[in-house]
Amino acid sequence: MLNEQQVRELLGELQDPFLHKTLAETKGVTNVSIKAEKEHVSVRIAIAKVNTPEQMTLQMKIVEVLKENGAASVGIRFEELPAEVLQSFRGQATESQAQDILSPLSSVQFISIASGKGGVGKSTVSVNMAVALARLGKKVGLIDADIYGFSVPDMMGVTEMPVVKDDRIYPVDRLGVKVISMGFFVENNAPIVWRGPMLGKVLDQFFRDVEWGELDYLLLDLPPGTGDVALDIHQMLPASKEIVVTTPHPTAAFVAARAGAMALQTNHEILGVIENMAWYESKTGEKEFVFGQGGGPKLADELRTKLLGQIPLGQPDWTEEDFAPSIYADNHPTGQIYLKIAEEIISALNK
Ligand SMILES: Nc1ncnc2c1ncn2[C@@H]1O[C@H](COP(=O)(O)OP(=O)(O)OP(=O)(O)O)[C@@H](O)[C@H]1O
Repeated sequence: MLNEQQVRELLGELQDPFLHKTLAETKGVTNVSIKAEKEHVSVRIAIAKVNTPEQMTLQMKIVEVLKENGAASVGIRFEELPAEVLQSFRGQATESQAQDILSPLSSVQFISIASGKGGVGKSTVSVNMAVALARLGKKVGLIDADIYGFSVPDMMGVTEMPVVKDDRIYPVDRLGVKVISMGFFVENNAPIVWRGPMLGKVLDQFFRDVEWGELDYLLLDLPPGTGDVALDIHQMLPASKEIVVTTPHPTAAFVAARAGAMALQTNHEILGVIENMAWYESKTGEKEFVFGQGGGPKLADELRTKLLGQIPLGQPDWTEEDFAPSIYADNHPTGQIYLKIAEEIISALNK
């Protein structure tokens, strides 16, 4: 019967399917236990990405190798390699691995923006956050996945369409942000009855077929709500950090808490809460709390996260030459709030 050393040597020669390094090199065989009397070997294996077809293939190989060498039965548990180990392999990634945003070797950070219900300003926050991160020198992409209203192109004043060439989609560059919207691919703003799996497929295509180039952050403006579509999307998204947007009314925050709970259930870490439409500032500088007060801090508390910022009611000033109806200039007080939030995000994510 095999002993632990032999099991480690045999499995050490197999490759991590994503890193293309042997499990010996990645220290991916994290545990071996043997029940000699039953000729049973159980192993714990750490790889770059779990629950994938590649994991299934590796699983079959492990069983085959161990059975060929005398095990009667094999038990396998997979886990993800620790983030710092993955990080250490990132520097050795080939260009194509680094540019494949779904590869565990990609250093793109996904940030999804969610809300409990529609109309709270999730898209407005998404476009301004994307522009603020770009203003701070980051390479930013934005996917408008809000199927109930593809508002991102209009909000940013996008007038071009993405170019499709040789089956690759080239996103539109606007205010330093690479933008892709479902709206680009829908004729005449026609309403579509989207279902989660179908939307999932389109999103997957955006991840794989769009030439994003080098990115630091990819922001996703998610569909609002906590229904089936939102759940499906959460399940198919790569691990992301999530920002939950709410209005200040405590009832709105209660609904938004459900969106936060959904993020956590589907393994997306919550980065923080943004309270939008927090107050109206009169000409004399007085704040009127038109939509109530306290929702943002309450929600942050409930989700055990931070209140990243509060955005007042208002409209950006835009000119005909640079028409981006929902984007605040960087020297506008609200533009400054977005820059502060962006700085906080950069320091929280350490990149
Ligand atoms: N701070 C604000 N002050 C004034 N108007 C705002 C503010 N934030 C958003 N709005 C306006 O509220 C409306 C809804 O905003 P937005 O489309 O961003 O919400 P949403 O949550 O993305 O909605 P949905 O998901 O239903 O598309 C828009 O007309 C937008 O211009």
